[in-house]
Amino acid sequence: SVKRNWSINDFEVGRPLGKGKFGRVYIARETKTKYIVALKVIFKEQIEKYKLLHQLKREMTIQTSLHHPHVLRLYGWFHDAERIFLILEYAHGGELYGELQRSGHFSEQKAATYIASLTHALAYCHEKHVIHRDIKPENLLLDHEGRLKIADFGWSVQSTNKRRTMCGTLDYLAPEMVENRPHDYAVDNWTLGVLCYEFLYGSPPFEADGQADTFRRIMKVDLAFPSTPQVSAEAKDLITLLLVKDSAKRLSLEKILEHPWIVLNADPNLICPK
Ligand SMILES: COc1ccc(/C=N/Nc2[nH]nc(C)c2C(=O)Nc2cccc(NC(C)=O)c2)cc1
Repeated sequence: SVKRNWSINDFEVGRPLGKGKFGRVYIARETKTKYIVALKVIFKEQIEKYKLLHQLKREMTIQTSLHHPHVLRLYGWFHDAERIFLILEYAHGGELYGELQRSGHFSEQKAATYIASLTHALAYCHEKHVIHRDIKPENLLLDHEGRLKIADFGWSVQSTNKRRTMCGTLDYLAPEMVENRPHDYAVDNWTLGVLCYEFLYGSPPFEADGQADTFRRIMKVDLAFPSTPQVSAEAKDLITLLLVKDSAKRLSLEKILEHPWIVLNADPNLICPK
């Protein structure tokens, strides 16, 4: 049975996993069940200062209601005078971003497995009328089996090691988002194309020095495939079918799962061993 009134005394708090603008994430163990969780601490004064309480509540309501193997669980939350504590699923592998940085780029099998996992997770989110889960490598975690978890909670947590400035990167935003036009579910299909490109080449397709240049490249869909690393024609075909300016013409989530590149390369159990 899901307990309602948690408090800090229910947990033995361990090492910090990372820290961010709004607080830190710690590994923790629930004392009775010895269950390992990630405890995200958000300082109320930070929330008040940036007037983000409404967004935090919305994100928490959404995250609590999502139960899917590729969406990180929010088990519950509690607060004290100055902090809000989120009890989150612990993913042992940490950020996918770290793995992408270390390896440079993923194999087609690994990339296809991650894209298939994300597609299943997004199809589930869309069924629950949840869109734009702000998926970028920083918001993707891996569990102990190498299973991908969308951990975007809106509060991107900066880990201790060096990071690109995440706040403000336009790299993952669809044209309609960048132009602040009404966006629909199809923004997530665009982002899948951006991520697929980044998994295979190691950097996002519209990367540029300044935000203005990234903006221009996105609006033009200025997509080019480098000659190295070697990437299959099927992979490029899927990316091209997703990075389409007209949101109505982007490949649907169902069609992504039937695409030859996914069928040929994704692990049937959606697990990527180390
Ligand atoms: C620094 O090396 C690390 C290796 C693995 C982890 C695992 N984190 N696992 C998590 N499970 N549920 C949540 C929420 C998290 C989490 O927020 N992790 C996190 C937070 C901030 C930075 C990082 N950094 C990395 C490298 O994973 C991970 C965290 C840090």
